[in-house]
Amino acid sequence: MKLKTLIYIFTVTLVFFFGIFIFSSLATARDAFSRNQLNLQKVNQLYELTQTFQASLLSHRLKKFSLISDYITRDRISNAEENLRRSMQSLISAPEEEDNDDPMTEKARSLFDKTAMVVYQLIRNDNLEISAAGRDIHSQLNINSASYINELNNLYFMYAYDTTFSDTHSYLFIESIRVNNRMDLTLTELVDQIVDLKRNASDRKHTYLKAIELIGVLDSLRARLVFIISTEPSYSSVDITRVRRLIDMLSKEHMLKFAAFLTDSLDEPTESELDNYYAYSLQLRQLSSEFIEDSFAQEKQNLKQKIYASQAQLYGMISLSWLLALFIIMPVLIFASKITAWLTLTNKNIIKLSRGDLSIQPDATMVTGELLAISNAINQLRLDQIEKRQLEADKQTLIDELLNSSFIDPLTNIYNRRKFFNECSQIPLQRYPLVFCLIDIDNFKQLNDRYGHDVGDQALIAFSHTLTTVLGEDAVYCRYGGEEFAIVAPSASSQEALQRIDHLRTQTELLRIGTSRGGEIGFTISCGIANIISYATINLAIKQADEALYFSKKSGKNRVSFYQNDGFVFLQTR
Ligand SMILES: Nc1nc2c(ncn2[C@@H]2O[C@H](COP(=O)(O)OP(=O)(O)OP(=O)(O)O)[C@@H](O)[C@H]2O)c(=O)[nH]1
Repeated sequence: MKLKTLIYIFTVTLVFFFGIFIFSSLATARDAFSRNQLNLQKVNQLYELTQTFQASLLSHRLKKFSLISDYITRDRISNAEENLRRSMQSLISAPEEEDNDDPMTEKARSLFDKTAMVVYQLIRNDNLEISAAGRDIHSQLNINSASYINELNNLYFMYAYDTTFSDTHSYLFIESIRVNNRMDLTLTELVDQIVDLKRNASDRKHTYLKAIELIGVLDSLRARLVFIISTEPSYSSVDITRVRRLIDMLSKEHMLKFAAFLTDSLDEPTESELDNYYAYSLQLRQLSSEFIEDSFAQEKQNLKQKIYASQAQLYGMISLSWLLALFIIMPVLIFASKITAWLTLTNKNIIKLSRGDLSIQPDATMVTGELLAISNAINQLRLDQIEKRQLEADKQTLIDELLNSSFIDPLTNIYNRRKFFNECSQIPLQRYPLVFCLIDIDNFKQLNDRYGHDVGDQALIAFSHTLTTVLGEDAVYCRYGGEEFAIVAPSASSQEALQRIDHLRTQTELLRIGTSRGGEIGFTISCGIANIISYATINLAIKQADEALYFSKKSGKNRVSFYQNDGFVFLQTR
């Protein structure tokens, strides 16, 4: 197995397990987050219920105590009742904001509704008792109030002690609730007993003993508070000062003073003694409430910290999920963009190749073997096309060379006879009449024999060069065969034609050819000219020019003759 494959397998496995880790951590963080939020909601609800419970008993105590003391004014009762209604209102409306399908919320709602109903009944009963009409049936009402308080306590107890509601609360918070619950109930009962002591002279001893028992309950609460603060290290020093004050208020001295007050109450206690007692009970209740406030604040803070922590973990895991997703998606995107770039480039290259444009860009982006093979095949096609073009160019050059050699005389490099006739046939009729001239080098066999064929060849080359130099663009000429040459050229008159060709003859006379022996030789030419009126009559012109040439040879060579119907013409100057 290749190293690359092993790295791929390792990376995919790593990403897979990392994904599982993130997924499970995300689920845990989400659970912790929602659980802590639910806990905060439960704590808030329990706090609301506690407020209602406290406010109900306070209102009851005030009304009850107002029966024996003027210390409790009508305004204080109204304020307490108003406070109770407010806390009850928030208690009833609180669960409505939550999800109705939650069974816990449903249970809490029904419990809160029942609590509200009992509280309303208690208020009504207490109000009747303090009214003028109620005083006549106070004993019966008293029983009803006690039963409502009992029911209210049961409901509160159910909520505070039911694990569905309270298992998430911290030890400190739930204990503060329980101590406060005990404290409120005991103080309420004590108020009831004191009022009874004052108002029901027939059963005072029995009432007194009940009250003494209740003082014992207060004494046990002190021991309980001492235990709570000594076993709860998270309780801050500021809070401890407040709890210590509560513990002081529940000290043995206070309890003894309280017991002495009750003994005094057997013999008609004074109004101020009653008021002192009531002020003491209010102080106890105030400190107990503060204890709850502190533990509630601490509980809330702890839960909020937990919510922040789980939220941070949740966001952290979400960020990691995004990172993982990017880690997976990015290579796919890069690969896809490479494929797109490859497809675009390949498409362009194929279109270019199909149009015969070989300037295609070689592809350097490819990543997979299959696509690389396609790129290579396209590149090979390009190379084949380049080679094919080169071969075609070579072939054309060869054709051109062959074509050239078919109408150029290889020795003298001027037109051959075939090309000469071909060119003549292209001359337009309006350029006629022209002259046709045949030239033959004199004694050429002798020159060959004496100096060799090479020298003869040099003579032919030199003469061809002179032909090209002397004749203008308007003349067509060629090597007619062997040592013979032919010219077709314009001429105003036979005289002018004679002069022009004679000039060629004189220039030839001046030519010098080097021999193998080290010397130089010259040679001459004989020429015959005839008129030509059109290409159709060229054979006649050839025949007549040949006759004129023959005449020149016969007349002594190195001369120019013009064919005339009435005889051959020589150059006048000669
Ligand atoms: N060196 C060389 N000689 C050639 C070539 N073509 C023809 N000849 C020679 O040219 C000579 C022509 O000789 P003749 O036709 O007898 O005429 P002449 O010797 O020129 O005599 P006159 O025409 O009467 O002046 C022959 O000996 C040919 O071999 C060639 O390409 N090179």
